[in-house]
Amino acid sequence: MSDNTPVAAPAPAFAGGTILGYPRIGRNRELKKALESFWKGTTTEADLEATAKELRAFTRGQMAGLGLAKDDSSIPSNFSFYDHVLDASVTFGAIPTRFKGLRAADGSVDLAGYSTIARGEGAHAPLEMTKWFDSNYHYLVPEIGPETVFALSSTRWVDEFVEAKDAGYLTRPVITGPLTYLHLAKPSDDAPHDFAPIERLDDLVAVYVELLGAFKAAGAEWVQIDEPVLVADIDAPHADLLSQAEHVYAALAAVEARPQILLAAPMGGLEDALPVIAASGVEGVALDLVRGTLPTDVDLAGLTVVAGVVDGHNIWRTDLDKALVKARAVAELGGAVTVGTSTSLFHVPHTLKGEEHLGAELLSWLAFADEKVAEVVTLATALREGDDAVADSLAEARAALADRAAHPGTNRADVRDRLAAVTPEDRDRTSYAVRAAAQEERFHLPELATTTIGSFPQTPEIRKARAAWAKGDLTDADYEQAMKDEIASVVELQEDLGLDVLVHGEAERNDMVQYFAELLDGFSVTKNGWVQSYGSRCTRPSILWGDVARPQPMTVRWATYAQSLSTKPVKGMLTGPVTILAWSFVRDDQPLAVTADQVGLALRDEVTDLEAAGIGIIQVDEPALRELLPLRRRDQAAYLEWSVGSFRLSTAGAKDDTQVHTHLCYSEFGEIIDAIDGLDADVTSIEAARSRMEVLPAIRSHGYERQIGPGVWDIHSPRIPSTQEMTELLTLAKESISGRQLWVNPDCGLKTRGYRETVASLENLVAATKAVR
Ligand SMILES: Nc1nc2c(c(=O)[nH]1)N[C@@H](CNc1ccc(C(=O)N[C@@H](CCC(=O)N[C@@H](CCC(=O)N[C@@H](CCC(=O)O)C(=O)O)C(=O)O)C(=O)O)cc1)CN2
Ligand code: MET
Ligand SMILES: [Zn+2]
Repeated sequence: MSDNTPVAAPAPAFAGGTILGYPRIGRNRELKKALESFWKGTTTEADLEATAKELRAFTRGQMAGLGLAKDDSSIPSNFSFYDHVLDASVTFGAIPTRFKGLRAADGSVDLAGYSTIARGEGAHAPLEMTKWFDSNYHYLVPEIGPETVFALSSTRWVDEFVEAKDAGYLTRPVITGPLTYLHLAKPSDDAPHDFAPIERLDDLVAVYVELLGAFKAAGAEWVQIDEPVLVADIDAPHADLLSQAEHVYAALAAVEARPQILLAAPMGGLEDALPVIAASGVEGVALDLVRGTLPTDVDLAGLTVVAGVVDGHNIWRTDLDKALVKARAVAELGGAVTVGTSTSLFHVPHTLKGEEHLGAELLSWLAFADEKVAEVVTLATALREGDDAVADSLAEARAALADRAAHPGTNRADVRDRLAAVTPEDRDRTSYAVRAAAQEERFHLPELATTTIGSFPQTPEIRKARAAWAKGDLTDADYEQAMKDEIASVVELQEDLGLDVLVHGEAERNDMVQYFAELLDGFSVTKNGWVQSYGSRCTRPSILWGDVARPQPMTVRWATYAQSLSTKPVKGMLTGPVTILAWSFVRDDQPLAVTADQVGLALRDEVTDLEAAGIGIIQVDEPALRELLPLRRRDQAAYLEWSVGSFRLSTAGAKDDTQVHTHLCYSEFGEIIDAIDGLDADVTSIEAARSRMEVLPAIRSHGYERQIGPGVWDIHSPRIPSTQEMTELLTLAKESISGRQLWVNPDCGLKTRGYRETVASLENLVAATKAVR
């Protein structure tokens, strides 16, 4: 039987299997804690370095312990203190001129300077932060102009390789590729308006050439260059991207003294870029065969091909049989095939160990990073030695998959029947003009109404109380009281500040998705399943494994308590269906559209209950609407159709005089402006401060008629924006949007901020509003 016999091709590199990257934050969030104490000043730079070093040592030991080979470059070396794209900027010396003072004579920056570039401080506005492709990870956007001087400016990547080598591990350094780096960059402030960062490709490639030489000199045999941009349709013409790829990889392949190159293309299929890469002279290619379809009609002879059949971006146990079929099909294309993950594993938590509370059944359906490494090793063994060599593992995986498919919670008649009865009218409200009049009559809000996005600071006291409650050290009643006290103080603060529309502050929410997941049927949550979202900030994505239903109201008692304390309107606060999906690990056994509508119906009931309890303004956050936009243009229309539809299903039950708000973070929504329009929310708040309102002219030219609140305070930075700064932003906003349509608010919720910055910044925000009114 040909499909059960070992592949008789030349042996691939990483024959025992490999992964494209491992989580960086630490099993117990060691890196998060070390960074935050360094920023607070309670530990030193040396302490931070020492923790990072220990973490790297533990990580490579862990990967070897799980079966990856120590001596053949199978173990990736992919540590980062904050973000891998920032690391590339720092390594290439591509630091905007405003940070010049932070650099030493040799161009390097220390960890304090690195942190300032990432987070901002004083007069230094940080780099902009945005989503890494369609994931909940954020990278720091490089700012590149004609003036950027590319020069190898950090030895960290090489030093980390040497550190591992000295410890007995021949690792494979992982770096972001030049195409991805430049296409993700934005033009610097100093650049002429028609400049595009990709124009600097040859200058940047010169530094990659030098870097390859440095890796070679240090003894590296392989380096992994990540080019996810090759699986996405980007603004630049596709033909240009292909010719850039051809050009760059020919240039890198031509370098004489260099490690072998594994070009990795996570997050989707390479499609017509694959022949270009295959012919470029690189030695290896890593394919995402979870998202991407199997390539055909391409000659991969002479290449090591890492068949990415273990999903690096989701947590379901791999269907090993299907994975082997895919890997063997790729082998037909002539390359030397080994097995890997589809993406880096930094999208998933470290380990299922410690998650026994999930129950043996659910646990048996799952694989986190460590379990995925083991799956990769099993699959690679099957490829080398035949299926019999891993028969037990294959049988175990089959049994778990069958159990999952048969579980009653994945197919509930009540949920399915209700969804089947949904009609198109269930997704429609009356016209905006009618609603706007009813709402004006009800609320009489001033022009440039001020509000916040929902959360107030999650203080250590709040988190301690919740941790104590979870442990059983605080009773339900005491916890309830502690949260009510917090809500009362947040309401009072907003009254004092003079804000027009108040919020309850979300103190009771550990996270805006996890909170709902804990209250809805069909979800489970982890105790320690942390995943890095940006820098030191982590989330525990919930596991959406079954059909979704709402056993009881989720937010009503907190919202009505807050409303009872003020005569001003208090916004009810919900998280929308798309965002609940995007920030959870979602079942992969039915279309996302179906799952989204199930969540939409649960939220629709919550909206009805909030209204009945007297809440007149309800915000349904959809910050992840842009995030899930498919990377290939051909898939985008269908996505926007179902995502917008599920939001409308959740909100369209609202009465005319109920004001529906939504909130979206991140600024590149020029491209989804039709969808934002389609949400049909009465008021939409968006992130706009870091990008200085750059999205507003597009909104204006679109003829957007509803109300909009472009953020005037970048809450991702600890900086306090001045009244003058916010006045300028508001004045800029008024050039595009009429005062009647304009709201004043921060970019996003305040949960990551402290009270000192919050109070000072909101005072300035109110002062700026008065100045502009
Ligand atoms: N899921 C999600 N994705 C998102 C966002 C978001 O809000 N949620 N916002 C955007 C930006 N990303 C963000 C991601 C995380 C955080 C964030 O604040 N994370 C917190 C954790 C939030 C949380 O889960 N808190 C829990 C647990 C907190 C905790 O660490 N507790 C201690 C114990 C408490 C103590 O004694 O201090 C522990 O477990 O060790 C709670 O409050 O209950 C952090 O990293 O610090 C913010 C923004 C985009 N993506
Ligand atoms: C990431 S969007 C956050 C919205 C949420 N209502 C908050 O204020 O935190
Ligand atoms: Zn937000």
